[in-house]
Amino acid sequence: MDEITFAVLGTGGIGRRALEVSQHKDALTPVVACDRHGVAVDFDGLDVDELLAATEGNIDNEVATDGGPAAATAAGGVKQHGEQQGVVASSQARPSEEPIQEIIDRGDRIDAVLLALPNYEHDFIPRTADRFAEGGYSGVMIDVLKRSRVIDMLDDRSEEFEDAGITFVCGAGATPGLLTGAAALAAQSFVEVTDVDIHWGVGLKSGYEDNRGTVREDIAHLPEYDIETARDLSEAEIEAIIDDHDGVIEFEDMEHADDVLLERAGVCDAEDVTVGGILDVRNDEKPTTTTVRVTGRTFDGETATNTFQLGDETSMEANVNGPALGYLKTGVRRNRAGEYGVFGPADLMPGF
Ligand SMILES: NC(=O)c1ccc[n+]([C@@H]2O[C@H](COP(=O)([O-])OP(=O)(O)OC[C@H]3O[C@@H](n4cnc5c(N)ncnc54)[C@H](O)[C@@H]3O)[C@@H](O)[C@H]2O)c1
Repeated sequence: MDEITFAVLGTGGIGRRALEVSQHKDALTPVVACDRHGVAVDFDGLDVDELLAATEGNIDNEVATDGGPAAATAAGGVKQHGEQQGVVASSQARPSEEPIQEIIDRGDRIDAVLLALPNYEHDFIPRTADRFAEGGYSGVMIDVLKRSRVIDMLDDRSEEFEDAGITFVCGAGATPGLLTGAAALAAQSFVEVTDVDIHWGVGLKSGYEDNRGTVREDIAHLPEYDIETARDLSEAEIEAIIDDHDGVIEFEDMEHADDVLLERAGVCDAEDVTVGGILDVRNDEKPTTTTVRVTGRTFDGETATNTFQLGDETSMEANVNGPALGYLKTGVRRNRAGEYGVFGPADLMPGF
């Protein structure tokens, strides 16, 4: 495959690791990376080692996103361990008032854009995609968002993306993402899928500092919170919630886009998909093995459950970023073949 230049929007817990994992994939050259405060650009390829070293322990996980009407100003923010904040700590980066616009302006030299942005406003990623389309971008865009309702917002933009020549791959992290794809593959044994059960386990002790953004978004899935109330929590309040749960938070019946992504790929009805999980922020060992169970009926009348499990040693970062970059490459193949519009991880697997 020809070389692929790509940009990372958001050098937080996920975006930094995406840059790192990209070093282990063929034909991927990161050329731009930004956070809310700055941008690093080098079309010969960013020096990822330098950028990671400079931003170590120095991630911007500020709650606000683009300062739009719904942006919050709750406590949180850049963990500043050095003289500079976030990505501008790297010698390759400089401060910017409009980091995303700077990337849009260079879009003709970027094959793919990975959106590792927060989801505190459900329309933030769709609005960012609009800006790329309006700015004349015509490559691949890929996100790792979790919420089901955002997929509809992206689907509403299908025509806009097709006209622009954008191939948008949505929900392509771990779950949704890797596990959605696994469910679509496991479903191929069946002529009717009755039930998909996704149950994840994440142990995040050593990754906790870097993944506060994800933990905050996960808390929004607890029954007593939503995205607005979770957004307004101070760091101290988040610590108190974690203490209340002795570091282990269990989630049931989450609004995870695996459901709509499997339905739109024709695998099963969204209501037949259940997602839950256990997050342990005080141990690296997974509290439970991440498992996907797909139950269905075969053409010759048997009922069975196909099961897919992740190795307990695989970290959340490995399971989000490996698949995200894999789907990014698949998206580029589609884009170069002239296929535009919105694709989910299950659409890029064997179909029905
Ligand atoms: N699908 C999955 O399996 C999965 C797993 C984990 C995380 N996620 C998702 O990944 C996303 C990123 O999580 P994270 O832990 O890296 O968050 P984070 O808070 O650590 O990082 C977010 C980054 O986005 C940047 N950002 C915010 N607003 C911006 C703007 N207007 N312009 C430019 N940059 C901006 C921040 O500066 C920061 O660098 C979240 O939405 C999370 O839900 C998905």
